[in-house]
Amino acid sequence: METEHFDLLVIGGGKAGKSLAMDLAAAGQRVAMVERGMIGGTCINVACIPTKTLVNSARLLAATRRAAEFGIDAGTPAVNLDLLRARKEDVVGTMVAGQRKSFLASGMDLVIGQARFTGPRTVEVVDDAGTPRSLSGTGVVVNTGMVPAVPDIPGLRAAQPLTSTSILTLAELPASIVILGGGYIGCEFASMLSIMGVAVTLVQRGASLLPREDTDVSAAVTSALESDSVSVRLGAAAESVVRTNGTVTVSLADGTTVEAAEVLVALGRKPVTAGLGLEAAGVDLAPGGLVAVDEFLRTTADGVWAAGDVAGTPQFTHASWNDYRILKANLAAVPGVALHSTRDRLIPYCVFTTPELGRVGLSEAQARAAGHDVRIAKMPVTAIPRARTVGQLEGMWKAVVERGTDRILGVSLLGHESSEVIAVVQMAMLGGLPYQQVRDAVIAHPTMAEGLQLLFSDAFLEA
Ligand SMILES: Cc1cc2nc3c(=O)[nH]c(=O)nc-3n(C[C@H](O)[C@H](O)[C@H](O)COP(=O)(O)OP(=O)(O)OC[C@H]3O[C@@H](n4cnc5c(N)ncnc54)[C@H](O)[C@@H]3O)c2cc1C
Ligand SMILES: NC(=O)c1ccc[n+]([C@@H]2O[C@H](COP(=O)([O-])OP(=O)(O)OC[C@H]3O[C@@H](n4cnc5c(N)ncnc54)[C@H](O)[C@@H]3O)[C@@H](O)[C@H]2O)c1
Repeated sequence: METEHFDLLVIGGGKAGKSLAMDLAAAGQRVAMVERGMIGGTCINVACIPTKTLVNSARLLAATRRAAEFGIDAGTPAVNLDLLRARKEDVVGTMVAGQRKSFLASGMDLVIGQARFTGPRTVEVVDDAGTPRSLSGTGVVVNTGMVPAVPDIPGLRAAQPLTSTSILTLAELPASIVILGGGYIGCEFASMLSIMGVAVTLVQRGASLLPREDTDVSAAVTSALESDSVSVRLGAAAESVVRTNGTVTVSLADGTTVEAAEVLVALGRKPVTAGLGLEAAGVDLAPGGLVAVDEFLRTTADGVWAAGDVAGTPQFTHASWNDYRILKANLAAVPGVALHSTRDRLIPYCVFTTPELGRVGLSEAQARAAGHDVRIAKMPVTAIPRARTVGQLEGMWKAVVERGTDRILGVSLLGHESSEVIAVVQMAMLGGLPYQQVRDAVIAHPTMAEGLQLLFSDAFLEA
């Protein structure tokens, strides 16, 4: 079989890889992208887009339940799972179709199949027409992502747990579910399923949900979930799982058990590197099966780069997209010009529970651990006029300011529309604005962002 050579060969069409492939192909380079089936990658098919579409429906349901409170007679709302799934599939399907069109319009060679390295910068793939192909690239980018991990907890695999992927195609909502893992996926599914009427038990090994957050922020997330009837079990590692006669029983480290109709495993994700033949390409792995990269996204093999989840980039679509920008600059770099680095990126994130958590920068614990002298601002969402008009009073906002420089080091916003407001703070941080400039800016009333003036005021910022 003759090897076809390309300027750029992308393995896995994730956020970084597909963006780079489209750009360089449209610019006239010879580009091939091998994707094993999910046109558009994880985010569009089985992650951010379908889950946030479902979160939106859950919120609509919650709002409709409260309609009378807002002077609206809306009857008795209920979930219609067929319509819910159809809408989600329509949103996903439209985006996938748009992506396929853009891929082809860019002029790239889109190869549908599973790639495996056979040598330096060379892969083999059997495409969807059954034709074996050998492809090589002057530059190669590995962007194969991650898939749900199902750890070796006794009985877990045999109990056929749902994952964040398989739960998206359920034929009916279970009456009850136990969710293993109180991270992003666990909290988001607990929130939306509980609102949809499923009895949810959320089991978390550590002492708090979302363990990267400050304990007061995690506690506020916990109480928001509990107010939506989620039973939160903290300090309760799942030790074994048994499914009998339609009931799943999970035994916890504290000696208790939880029973439910289904179990969802949300215990992290594992990189897609096994079976990729990386050893044949001279690409070393890092701990946990990630592709080892330096700050410029170079792997250990000359001309081979990696990006996104599989390269250990924080697991967010926007972080992978930033990898694409770095790769684009670095692939075009000429000798003597500094490469773009992943160091010191300010990567915000949002957890789409209801209410949602918007996060940027350092938490209080991270700031103190890094040796910053800090002032803390904390405020209940009830202080914000907009929260009153929309009747969304749950949550709290917290900011970390550096004493002396007045720099905003980080913000955690739990509350209505926090995923939007967080970008406002991010811009202030990127612009190096001291907190007083945010406090004293004229911000439109009544908006949630206006709450920033209050948060940074003497009423809420400690002296
Ligand atoms: C349930 C869930 C919800 C999430 N919600 C959010 C959110 O709201 N916001 C957010 O920012 N992030 C969210 N994330 C994280 C986000 O989805 C990921 O960080 C992001 O999709 C990673 O993109 P990537 O570029 O690493 O590659 P991916 O998009 O994972 O793409 C990798 C691609 O490689 C392909 N592939 C793998 N192996 C091969 C091979 N051998 N040959 C060919 N192709 C191959 C795969 O089919 C896949 O399409 C969520 C994740 C999950 C699971
Ligand atoms: N909104 C978003 O941006 C979003 C949404 C979903 C997922 N994601 C990405 O997906 C990644 C994976 O999410 P995830 O929630 O699967 O993983 P995670 O690592 O965030 O959470 C897993 C949790 O499971 C707990 N755990 C581990 N073993 C346990 C056991 N035996 N019993 C009980 N609890 C146990 C851990 O303490 C941890 O808190 C995240 O890192 C995130 O970056 C992002």
